[in-house]
Order: sequence, then C-alpha cells, then structure tokens
Amino acid sequence: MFSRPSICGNLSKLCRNGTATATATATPAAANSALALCTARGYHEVVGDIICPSQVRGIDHIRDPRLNKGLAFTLEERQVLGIHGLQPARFKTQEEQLQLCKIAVNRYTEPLNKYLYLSDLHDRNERLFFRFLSENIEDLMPIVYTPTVGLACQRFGLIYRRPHGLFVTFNDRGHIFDVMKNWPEPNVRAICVTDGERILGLGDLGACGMGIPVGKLALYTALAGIKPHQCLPIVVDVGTNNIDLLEDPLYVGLRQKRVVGREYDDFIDEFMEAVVKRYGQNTLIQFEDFGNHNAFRFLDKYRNTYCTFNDDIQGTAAVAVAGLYASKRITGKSFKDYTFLFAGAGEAAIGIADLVVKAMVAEGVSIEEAYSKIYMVDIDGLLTTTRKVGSLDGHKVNYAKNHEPMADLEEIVTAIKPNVLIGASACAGLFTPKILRTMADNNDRPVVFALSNPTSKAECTAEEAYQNTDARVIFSSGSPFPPVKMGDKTYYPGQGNNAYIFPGVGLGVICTGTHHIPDEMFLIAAQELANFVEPSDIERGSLYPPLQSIRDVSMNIAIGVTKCAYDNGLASTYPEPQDKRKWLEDQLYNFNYETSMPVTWTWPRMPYIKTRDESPLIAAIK
Ligand SMILES: O=C([O-])CC(=O)C(=O)O
Ligand SMILES: [Mg+2]
Repeated sequence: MFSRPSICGNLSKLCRNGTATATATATPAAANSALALCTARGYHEVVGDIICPSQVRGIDHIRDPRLNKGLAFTLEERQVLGIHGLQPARFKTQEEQLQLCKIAVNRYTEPLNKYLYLSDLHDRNERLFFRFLSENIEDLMPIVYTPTVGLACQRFGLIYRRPHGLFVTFNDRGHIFDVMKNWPEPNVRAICVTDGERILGLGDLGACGMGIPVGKLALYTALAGIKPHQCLPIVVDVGTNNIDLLEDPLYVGLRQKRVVGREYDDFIDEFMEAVVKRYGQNTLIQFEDFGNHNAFRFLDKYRNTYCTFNDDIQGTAAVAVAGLYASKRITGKSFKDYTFLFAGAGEAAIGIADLVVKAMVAEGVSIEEAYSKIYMVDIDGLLTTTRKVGSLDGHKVNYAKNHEPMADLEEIVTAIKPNVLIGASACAGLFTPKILRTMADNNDRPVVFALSNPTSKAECTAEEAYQNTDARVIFSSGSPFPPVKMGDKTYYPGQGNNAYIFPGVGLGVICTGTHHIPDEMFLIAAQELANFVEPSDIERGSLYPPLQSIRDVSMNIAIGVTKCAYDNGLASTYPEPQDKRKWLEDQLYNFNYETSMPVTWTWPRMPYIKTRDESPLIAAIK
C-alpha cells in the first residue's frame, strides 16, 4: 500500500490528509502518476514508498512560483486546484505570456528596473522566467547577469525583497548545518558560493554579493537546463572591509570587519562539511568572487576532497583559452608562436596563464618554454625574478622573468612586444590608445582581451580597440559591448565570459556525480567552445559563437565533461550511458508548463465545465 499526494483542491476534499492512502476513487495507477508528477517537481520527498506532499492548496498554487502558471491554468486546473475565480477569465498560452513579458520588460529603460522586473517574474512564475531568459539570452543575459547584476549588488540593500539564496553568517559558526537545513529544497546538486570580497571588478561588497550566485545559477538553468530546485546560491557573510557599506544604513550584512585567519578558515571548513552532510559528497560547490588570496588557497585545499571549482580561476581560464584557440585561426600562429602579456596577476590572469601553459604542453611544448612565453604585470609592474621576497606569492612566481624591473604598462608593451595582451586588472582605461597603437604597430592582427567586469571596469572599450588598431584587432571582452562600425564594416565583438563554460561543466559534473573536477575538464570545455566558432563568427569580429547558441555549447561541454568523468574514473553514476547526449537531454529542465493534474485521474465533473470546449486533456481520457 502506498500513499498518494493530495495535490489539488477537490482531491483534498476526498482526502483531507495529504498522505492518506489510495482509495476507491484513486486507482494505484492514478496515484502513481500523481506521485511521479509531484516528485518530478522536486516538491515532495519520498520516504520509503510514502511521499510527503507539500500542503499546497488553492491560492497557494498561484503564490508558489514553482507551481504558478498565471493565466495559463486551464479551466479544469482552476477548478480542481480550487483557484477558479481567483484569476480573470482569460486563458493564455505560455507563448502569449512570453509576448507580454517582452512588452513589459521593454517598457523599462533603466537596466536596473529591467532587473527588478525579471526578479519579480522569477518570484512569481519560475517556469515562465526561465523560458523567457533562455529564449532571449542576448537581450536578457546582460540584465540578470553581467553587467547589470553588478549594479544590483551595489544597490542590494535598497532592492532586496525576498530570499533567492541562503545567507550563512559568521555568527552561525558551529551551527551551519542547522542553517542549511532551513533551505526548503532537499535535492540540491549545485551550490554557488561567494564571500563577497571581490564582486566582479567592483571590490568588496560583503553580503550584497548575493546577486552574483543568484545570477550564475539562473544561467545554470537557462543555459544548461539544470533544474532550478537543484541549485542553491549562498553568501557566507564574514563581514566586509568596505567602509562605505559599514556606514551605509541600508547595508544588510553583518556590520563588522571581515573575519580573517584561522577563524575564517575554520568557518569555511565547517561550511564545506555542512554542504556534504546536508546534500552529499557529490554536491558541486562553485566558488565565486572570493578575494584573490582565498580563491587560490581554497581551490588548492578543497579540489581533491570536494566536488568543487573556482569559476574566476578555472571558468574564466577556459573561456579565454577558447578565444585564444579561435584567434589562431585568424593569425595562423600556434600558441608557442605567441608572446602573451597579462595586465593583472589575480585569479583570472593566473587561471588563464596556467591553462595556456597546459594547452601548450598538450601541443608538445616543454613546460619551461611555455612559461617563458608568458609575461605578467601586477600593481607593482612586471613580474621579475628580482622582486622582493613575498611579492611573488603563490602561482605568480612561475611567470617572473629575468628582466629589468618595469612599472609602466606602455613601456612594458613596447619592450616585450606581445602578440596577445590580456586585461584582467579591474582597471578601466588601462589599455590606452598608445598601448593599442603599439600592439597594432607590432602585429598584423593584435589579440587584445579586455576581460574585467562589469563594463565600467573594462581595460578598454571595443570601440577604442578597433579605432586604435585600424580595426585589425582580434578583440573580446568580459562584459558585452555594442557593435562597432568602422567605415562600411560593422564588428560584433564576442563576450569572453565564463558564462560560456560553467553551465555546461556544471551539467556534466552533476549528472555524472563526479567526485573531483580536474583542470582537464576545463581544457575540454575550452576546446568544445572553440569548436563551435564558425568562420562567419570570425568574419563578424567574434571569437565566440553567438549567445543564442550558448545552450548548444553547454550541451557539448557537458558531453565532453561526461566522457572525461567516465574515462578517468571520476563519475559515480553508473552504468555509464552509451548515448551521452540523449542521457543528458533526458535530465534537463522542462521550460514548458506541465499539467497540474494527474492525467489518469477521473475527477468529479462540475456542470459548467461542459459549457466550454473540452480540452485535449479531457478528450484524451474520456
Ligand atoms: O561574473 C562574470 O561576469 C564573470 C566573472 O566571473 C567575474 O567577472 O567575476
Ligand atoms: Mg566571478
């Protein structure tokens, strides 16, 4: 005997107790299909063969964003769910609703207002939000994600309305697991976590950084089809060193300086353990926008004991390396023919440089030669072997050159003559017209990436890059730039943003139940992305496929990651699927509405149902 869920109003009249056993009115088949429906939504936990349904009734179907379909509820659904009369008479298809969304969002001119509209839609009707986003990536990604999400973080205290993620504060130490139990979803598979110390290139925004994991995980669903209930955005709030925020009456985080040192490390350790205890050891933990020093330390510390990666180091690296692969098709050079200069020596720069080294080694270049091709500049100038002890910490040391110290980037570019100039400095305008002209003087096709985010932090604009190089530049940027018209040609620079990478990696990792994520998976992701670049993209001026194809890119990356996971004994989901694409596709989120009623159910008819055309659903079961 099994229990059936009570998922609708009339049903609940027959069965007041949500877990009452099936009765004569509920055939086992009907109860089974109802159960499948509910568990598929991720709303019901199965305990043995008893399911514990949510107690959703009547108006709560409209209030719950995961169940709500707005005017797309059919008459039958409205009656059976007990919501008939709570909405106007009109019935709409999801397509009609999408048209309305488009009109509604376009009424706003300010990106932040568009962000608020979309956030409200997310709160109101989850499936509609994700379908809208996934079908309008080019227009909406810059709103829910970079660059507008940066502004949303800066205004977080003002615009915060409802939780989209979990706040774990330092005051919760010793009880993090208990706090995590308050998150209502039992089946989380992916967490994106930040401590808010380095939000994009905007610096320390403390708890206001929540916008970032929320935006990243929205892309998990919109771009890779990962189910929203499997995603959990988290801020670990250990305070902020941003004086403006500490003095801002609207600040919503812990009003204290950042906890550092041993206490901070123990806190993050406890957090990692709590994640595993709550959701299992294969839960993907994506680190996002941590301060430089911590980002590298935590990646090194946890990469072999947890299922984790750092998006700013590894995701950004993969997207940049994909762009570099594509650039080779234009320059006709191989990596070993390039001299690279990185402006910035933080997470993104080191991550990219390390992956470039791996890519070169994979092409048969010795590791020493690979390092010798890469120059790097930090806030004190060129990384040289003559630097004081302590200023070449961690991974920087690999890129220090036996070279006289130089501080001025213009002089460094003149002296080093790089073929590839990569900006990851969060320093707007760093690539001056003079630097860009020097790049053009020394190269037929100079490669210039201005990767810092958001747009206000980019090292140069697309327009500056094209104008100062007679449009010979091979350009890409982390944030989107509008097309640039030069003479009678228009260039559409691609967006070298890790959004091309992390959703697909996440999908592959989650589905395979991968234990650990090796760098190799990011090299595979870079290659898969580069394979997607068509000659027509390059002709348009882009090193990346159009954003509209990012869902296909994500699927190919996920397939590559899946193969890698099984080939390297990292997967824990068995048996290994033969047709990996089909297997992955079968697990994707359905952006279309599903019926809110068990299809095999025979419900008591109300006389006025007969007055309108019968839906295909009713016709089918007659
Ligand atoms: O969020 C983005 O757009 C890319 C990224 O990870 C960062 O800039 O930190
Ligand atoms: Mg980031």
